[in-house]
Amino acid sequence: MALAAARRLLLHAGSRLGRREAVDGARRFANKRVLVETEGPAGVAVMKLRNPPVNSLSLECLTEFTISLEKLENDKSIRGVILTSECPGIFSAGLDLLEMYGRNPAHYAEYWKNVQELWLRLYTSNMILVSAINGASPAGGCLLALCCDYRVMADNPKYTIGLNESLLGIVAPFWFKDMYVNTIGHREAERALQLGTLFPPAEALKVGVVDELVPEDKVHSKARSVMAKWLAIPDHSRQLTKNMMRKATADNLIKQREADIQNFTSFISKDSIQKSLHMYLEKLKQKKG
Ligand SMILES: CC/C=C\C=C\CC(=O)SCCNC(=O)CCNC(=O)[C@H](O)C(C)(C)COP(=O)(O)OP(=O)(O)OC[C@H]1O[C@@H](n2cnc3c(N)ncnc32)[C@H](O)[C@@H]1OP(=O)(O)O
Repeated sequence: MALAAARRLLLHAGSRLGRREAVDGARRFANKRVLVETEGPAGVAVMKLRNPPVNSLSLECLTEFTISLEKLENDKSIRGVILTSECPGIFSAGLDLLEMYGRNPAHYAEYWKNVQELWLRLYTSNMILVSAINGASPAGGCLLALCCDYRVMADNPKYTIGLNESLLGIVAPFWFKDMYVNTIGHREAERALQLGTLFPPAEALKVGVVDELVPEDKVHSKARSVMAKWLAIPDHSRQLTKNMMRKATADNLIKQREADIQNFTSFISKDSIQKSLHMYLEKLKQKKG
């Protein structure tokens, strides 16, 4: 409840709580974890995640992300968004494990509602979304990219992308799975989901998780040129086509949002699942030492 009120406040107060500048026709607004830069004439915004160290999607980050998207949707001069990261070498580490570990059921429910909200907004956006994947993109990071209409990835074998939930001992929800199937087909999705495959760029391209690979320093320029191509299509026909392709998948979640929240909450609260997450977090720590 408190979060919803804060969200309304942020959305409407905009320039009071966020920062807004106008320089040479370029505008920007920034929350703490999401920076949005727009270039007036082109109608394109660049949205940069900046939640160091790994752009994990904490509740605050999800909320700011959703608000920023909502603002852009409401700005009729914006037709396309390039989604990228300001954290070196990381696109997004996905959902924040600390939001799903050691908390109470009310927190899990609130968190999941916000994950759903962001996904629905991104997946059903009328804007053209292009992701410039400039780093690692596991699980929820891959989810963000999959919501986009086109994915450009840096051709750096250190970066991997995929829905790796099963490696954490958790199960990707049906709507993650649906979007994966829509993108790479049933057989590839079935295998990749069970194995929790994190694809290096060349393999990601081969199975269709991403659309194009470019040298790391070309990711942004390529995303811009892809965007220019998509902008040449009339909005109304492109939007209706996108809606036709995605509506059934989005509706599948919309009609069972509450049940999905309850499923998530009871699943993630299980001792065995909390134990798996604990072990995974420990493994991440040990990797350092
Ligand atoms: C019922 C089903 C529901 C859930 C669905 C969930 C979908 C998800 O998105 S779950 C999250 C899955 N994400 C991952 O598996 C990624 C885990 N992270 C990594 O693999 C790596 O951190 C990396 C992204 C490849 C980056 O590696 P590196 O640059 O070497 O950084 P690290 O030293 O590993 O990490 C720095 C710091 O961040 C913490 N961290 C990493 N990922 C997350 C995360 N997703 N959530 C929260 N925190 C994360 C990591 O533990 C480190 O913390 P320290 O305190 O500094 O040790």
